[in-house]
Amino acid sequence: MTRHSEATQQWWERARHAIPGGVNSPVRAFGAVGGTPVFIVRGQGPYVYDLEGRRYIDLVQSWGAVILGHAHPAVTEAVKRAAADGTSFGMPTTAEVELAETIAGAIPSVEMVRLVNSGTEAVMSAVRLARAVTGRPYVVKFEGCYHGHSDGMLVRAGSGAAVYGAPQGTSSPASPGVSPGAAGETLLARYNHLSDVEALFDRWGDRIAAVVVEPVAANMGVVLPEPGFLEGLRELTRRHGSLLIFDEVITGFRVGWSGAQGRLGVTPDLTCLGKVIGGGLPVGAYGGPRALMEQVAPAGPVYQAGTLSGNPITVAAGLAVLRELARPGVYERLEALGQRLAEGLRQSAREAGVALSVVQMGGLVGIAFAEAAPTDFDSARAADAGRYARFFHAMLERGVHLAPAMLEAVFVGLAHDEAVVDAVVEAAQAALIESAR
Ligand SMILES: Cc1ncc(COP(=O)(O)O)c(C=O)c1O
Ligand SMILES: NCC(=O)CCC(=O)O
Repeated sequence: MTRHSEATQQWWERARHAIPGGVNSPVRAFGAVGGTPVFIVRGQGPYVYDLEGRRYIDLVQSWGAVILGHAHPAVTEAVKRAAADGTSFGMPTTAEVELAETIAGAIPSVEMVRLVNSGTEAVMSAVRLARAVTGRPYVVKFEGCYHGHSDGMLVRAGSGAAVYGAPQGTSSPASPGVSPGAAGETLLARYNHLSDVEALFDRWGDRIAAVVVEPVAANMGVVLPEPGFLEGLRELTRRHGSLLIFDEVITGFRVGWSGAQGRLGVTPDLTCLGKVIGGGLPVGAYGGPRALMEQVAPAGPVYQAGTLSGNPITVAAGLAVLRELARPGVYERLEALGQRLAEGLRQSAREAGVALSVVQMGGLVGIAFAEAAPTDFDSARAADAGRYARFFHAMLERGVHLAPAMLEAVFVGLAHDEAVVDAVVEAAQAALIESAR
């Protein structure tokens, strides 16, 4: 395990004294892999640098938020300019309109967009809208999907909730403090098991407001939707008068310019976004057809608000990112880099004689120490967590920073050029052999 300097140890002690668990989001702790996190002082392109001057190739990318890499000049410039003109007004700005128009132009199912401050808010608000327009209470959610930490979504949730949350029974929430009422209105199904959803609709069809799903699941490692799964959800929701909500907080502008929905050809009613569209500043968004979105206040009665929503610095950064992503060939390049990493990791695992499943879509890569690619939460959790922990540390020692838990995605971005991807693969060759011991 990486040994830290005195300075890092001291900061970690101070962190744990001042902040619960030392971190401002549980996934940053090393609880699942052991050891203590490094403190980051700066990032540049594909790299982050820690307090001790060590450089790491960053495959966390602020959990998928910084697709252009760190401190991209276009983003830095946009942020500086915006900040110089004032940090927040609580009054309309033209840039907000441009960002909304850009998002609507990219994602065909989205005609109108409301900006919020996090993915959590985006999903929470979309669910409220779905309940409002259908007049129904229940929401179907999939085990192992993570949709932020709003009460109703913290049931059988993936990501950090699966590591640091309370043990989650069939419908018991991932956290004390979630009201039984909120948890009880969330109906659970297994990812890729359409028959679970059919059974829920058979029983509760006229009470289900919405089905919310990550169209490519990326909070239980990465689990691809099997052919027919998303199409089946579309058909069932339509038949029963429920809304289909795609949570594209991770996949949006990452697996393609039109998100997973554009790439996979399934059109939801509402779409949630976050991460990439804020360029690394706090952001979320939800959008859909005009008829639905005009139910949101002040156009309609469904209340949702935010002091800092559409923040000018966030919006400037988001626009700068989307301008870069709109350039011709960008997603082809991201796909090629993702494929190069995935293929390199597969090859390294074969050579090391290690059972490693690797899946990839655009700049989203998933690894699991398992014979076959996981298809749902149970198979994702059955992967070898001990081996992941050893691999994680072996990679960290070689200067590659993965997410400190196996139920997370590997993020590759446009700053990870061929040489950087090859350096990751080279580190993995040695780390896979070492972690197999
Ligand atoms: C798919 C998905 N939805 C929602 C969220 C919540 O977003 P945020 O952390 O910005 O609240 C996340 C990640 O955190 C996510 O991965
Ligand atoms: N895949 C997990 C996340 O994106 C969550 C990040 C966080 O909660 O800090």
